[in-house]
Amino acid sequence: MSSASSNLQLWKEYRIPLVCLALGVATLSIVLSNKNNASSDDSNNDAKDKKTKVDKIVKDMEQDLTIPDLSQEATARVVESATADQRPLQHQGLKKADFRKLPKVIRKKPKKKQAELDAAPAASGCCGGKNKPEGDNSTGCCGGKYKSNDAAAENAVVSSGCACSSTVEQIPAPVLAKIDPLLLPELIEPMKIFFSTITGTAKVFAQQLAASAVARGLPQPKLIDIVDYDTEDFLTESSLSIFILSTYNVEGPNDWFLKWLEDTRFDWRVQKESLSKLKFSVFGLGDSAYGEEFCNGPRSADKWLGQMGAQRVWPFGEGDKNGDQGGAFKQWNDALLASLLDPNQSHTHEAYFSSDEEDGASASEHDDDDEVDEDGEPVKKTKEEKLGLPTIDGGDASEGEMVDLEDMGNVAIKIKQAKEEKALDEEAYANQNVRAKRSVGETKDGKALKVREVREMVSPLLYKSLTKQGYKIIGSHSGVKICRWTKAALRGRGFCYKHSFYGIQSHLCMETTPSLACANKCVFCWRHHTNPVGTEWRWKVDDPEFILEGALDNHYGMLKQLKGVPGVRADRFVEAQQVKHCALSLVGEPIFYPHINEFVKLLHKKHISSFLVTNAQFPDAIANMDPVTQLYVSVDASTKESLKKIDRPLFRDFWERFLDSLDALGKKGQRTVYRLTLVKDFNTDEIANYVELIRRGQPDFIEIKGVTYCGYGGASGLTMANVPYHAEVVRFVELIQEQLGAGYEIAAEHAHSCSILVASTKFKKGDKWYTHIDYDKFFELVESGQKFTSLDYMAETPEWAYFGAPEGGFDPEETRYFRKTKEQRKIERERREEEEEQQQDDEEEDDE
Ligand SMILES: Cc1cc2nc3c(=O)[nH]c(=O)nc-3n(C[C@H](O)[C@H](O)[C@H](O)COP(=O)(O)O)c2cc1C
Ligand code: SF4
Repeated sequence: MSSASSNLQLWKEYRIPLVCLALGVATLSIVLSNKNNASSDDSNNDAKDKKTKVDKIVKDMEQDLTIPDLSQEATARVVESATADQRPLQHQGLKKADFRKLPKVIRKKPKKKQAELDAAPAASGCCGGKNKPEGDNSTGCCGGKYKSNDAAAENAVVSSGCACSSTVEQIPAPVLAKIDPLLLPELIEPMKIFFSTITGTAKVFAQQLAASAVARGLPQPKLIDIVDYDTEDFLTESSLSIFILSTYNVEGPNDWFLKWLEDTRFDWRVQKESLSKLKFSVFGLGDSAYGEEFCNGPRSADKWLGQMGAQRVWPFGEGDKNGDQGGAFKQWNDALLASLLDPNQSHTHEAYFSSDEEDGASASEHDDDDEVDEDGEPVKKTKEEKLGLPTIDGGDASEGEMVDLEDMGNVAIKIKQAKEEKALDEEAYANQNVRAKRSVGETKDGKALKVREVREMVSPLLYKSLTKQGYKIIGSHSGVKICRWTKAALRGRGFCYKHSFYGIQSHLCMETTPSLACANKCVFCWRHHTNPVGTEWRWKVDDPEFILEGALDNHYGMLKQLKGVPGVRADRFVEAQQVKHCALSLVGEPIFYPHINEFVKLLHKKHISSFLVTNAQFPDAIANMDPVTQLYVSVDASTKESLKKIDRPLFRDFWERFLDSLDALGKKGQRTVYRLTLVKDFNTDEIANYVELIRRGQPDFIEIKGVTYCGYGGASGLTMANVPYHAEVVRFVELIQEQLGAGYEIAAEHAHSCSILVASTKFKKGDKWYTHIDYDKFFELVESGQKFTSLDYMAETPEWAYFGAPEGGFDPEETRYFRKTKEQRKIERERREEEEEQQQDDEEEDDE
């Protein structure tokens, strides 16, 4: 770049402060010379002149319809609701601090020429037609041209609206009686609440903010999903805009908005202060389990908005999914509204009143400043202060902010420094995508991460939520729950699919997990996302013996409560007092628990079989796992994209981890199972990819079941429409089997729970299937310490469990119980009522 053009560029960028600087110097010299020559008469005259000047400015201001780009009606309401003493008549005589307390609408200087103002339709300051001189027969509003100098008369007219002509729109009476007239003019217009969400929380928060704004007398805010808003419109957006944004490290609804903000901030074609009209505040929703990535998107949005000149009306707030997110939001919501409605709240005024017109500063970011004042509060610097330039205060030159001519020599140097900083900033932006990955344990600048305090996994809030859902919490990270099939089995009403496939009787089975946390947020997770998540264990670790004892105690305790339930069979109840199987699949990721091998060993010692389900994100843990009775991996999708969509994993390299887990499973030489949960429209296509994954891990069995609907609601976006019919599951399984060819066949089914078992033909001898387990043999093998395989402890499958058998996998020894329909319940109720009436009639007859 030539030096002439770089000078021109410098001039373009800093012409405003420089011009202001020059004006300041000129004003200063006038003030000084006046001071020297003044006589007492002169000072009286000066005072009069000043009063007249002030009156004129105030009138001009009142007529200025451009302030602050409000609708005509809203401007009128602000002026109307301001009382005479709230109008800063002594504008120029006020101290800077006092001046800043005034509402912007009143203190701002007129921008338009008088002629333009005259032409503008009057919304305030109208003479009401009273002052029109003879000869002016115009019927339109005079636009305040003939307004009286008598403030009282003027106010009377102003408050009644324009009366010049019937053609002029009548201004409705103020409806915002509750609102202090000093409040932000923006609040008179509806605020906009932008939200971004996947699982619905941000939207609920946005609705809450809207409701509390209305409850405080503000106009109904507009709720806008960020994906529906044209980001370019932010460049002209002037309404108070509140952003409630959730954080996603996967493709999410914020992506476009954040990209636009970031790009715009560094786009040299866009003015640096391009969002100066926007007044905003951001609340971020995230989950602290994401460590450094906690709320990073919303935080960046807050920063970039500020850096582009938008004015922050309330500081950034954040709500942690892993803590009291709702409580944090409520606190922020209340404080925001209280601050907006209270003109004495310093923060609001700081952000709101530091208008670029009066003191050369905008409320844009000063994020590099860490200076603090005597009270320890961060000092916000203006652009000029940052550059070490003298500031120009349009309101008050007596605050000691004199222009030091020597500083002018530093201007060029400071500007150069600023340019260099900007260049570095831009370079960092350009390089961000090619930046080397940080190694674990380092911050962005390569510094060692602070050692985190070891916390308990189950926070009090989570404890409350889980216990409400029927879990018993053991220690600080484990849980146990009685499943519905255990209850059904106690009443002789059938067993779960594990009975048909592997010979487990549900009343002998305990469902537990030593880790309530996992590294996914699956759409079908029945914990409704109250679970803690993490990619590494960062919680306190409980002892395996303590967990097992706690799980058994709680399990037996819950069984005890079922003793009196009608239909519970005494024999089953007694049998249930000795747990024989443990399903390590309740919730979370059992393999995540650092002492999982010891835990399983303890189970086997008690002759309790182990069915461990992992979600295929910890391949090393799979490789290191000692033999369990049956090792499962959940295969929730067959492509990277659909796995991301359905499991919503925390790990960025989730797909590699997934494939590595399947490989690790293939090498185990144990009894292994793939578990496929079909969610219609999510993972039911791509059959060929499933086949490929099966070939990769060579599992002994593939369990395929339709997702169970358990009221996912807004949290996952799943509805009953995503639950496949049994026939659809069958069709899917047939297609898989067809493509797999020899080596696998459909072995068994449990139609009741829409589950089908595809088994390796290793488990078929002649016509007979051997998918069941010889449990005693299994414990024998474990105790022998010898290597063994899944074929060493297989047992024959009963024919009623075969695929296509008329029993559909329901043990014929059990009583099939069909839930009563509404209609059946109605008939029964009516019959009972009839019987009661009949009985009453009989008794009455007896009495007679
Ligand atoms: C797939 C997925 C990825 C997430 N990524 C992050 C993240 O990177 N940082 C973070 O703080 N929170 C993250 N979260 C947590 C969400 O931001 C948090 O649960 C939030 O409350 C969700 O809000 P919503 O219900 O409005 O979508 C993630 C959640 C999911 C399901
Ligand atoms: S892996 Fe299991 S516990 Fe974890 S989110 Fe998925 S379904 Fe829920």
